[in-house]
Amino acid sequence: MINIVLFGKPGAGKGTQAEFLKEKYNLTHLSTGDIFRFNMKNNTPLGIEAKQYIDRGDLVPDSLTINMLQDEVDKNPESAGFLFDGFPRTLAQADALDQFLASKGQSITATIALEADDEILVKRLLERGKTSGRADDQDEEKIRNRYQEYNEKTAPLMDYYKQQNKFYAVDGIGTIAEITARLSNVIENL
Ligand SMILES: Nc1ncnc2c1ncn2[C@@H]1O[C@H](COP(=O)(O)OP(=O)(O)O)[C@@H](O)[C@H]1O
Repeated sequence: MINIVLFGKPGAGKGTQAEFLKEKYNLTHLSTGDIFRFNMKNNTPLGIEAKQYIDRGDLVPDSLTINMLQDEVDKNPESAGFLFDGFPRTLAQADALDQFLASKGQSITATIALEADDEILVKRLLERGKTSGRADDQDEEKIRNRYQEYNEKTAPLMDYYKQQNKFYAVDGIGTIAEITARLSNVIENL
């Protein structure tokens, strides 16, 4: 069983790469962003609660996010492994994930970061905002706020996983296929 965390700033291409990797390695893809958006679209209590944070470009509170993620893992007991995309995003989430997996006799195998420059990513998100319909992609101020959230709360996770010898990084600039190949190279050498 392998459990991979796909790590990277907003717009780094985690969702795009996850689509390829989940097929290639038979992993269950769990994207917290996608799950929140599904709940917002369907006006569930979770979606309504999360929307106020997401629309501002703030992180959703840990308790809500952690419970949601654990429910999704529990819904897939037969899974051969998970690809976590957009989770964990805070140290509290990383700790909760480690404890939760340990309670099932499992652990994170590796965290792989997609690296890219902020200015390239902001441009990508504004482009995506033209077609995605995502309110958080259409306003440069909200996008900048997401980067601030990333720098303050998510970037420290790199050290968290480095200390566990589980951190790998690949260059996130290139064609989709090139980047999939870089990620596959890491996974196959684990
Ligand atoms: N693990 C998480 N913890 C808190 N908030 C989250 C988490 N994952 C997603 N979100 C919320 O959903 C939004 C969109 O997530 P995602 O689609 O992964 O975004 P991005 O394109 O910014 O990487 C985030 O800006 C945040 O508000």
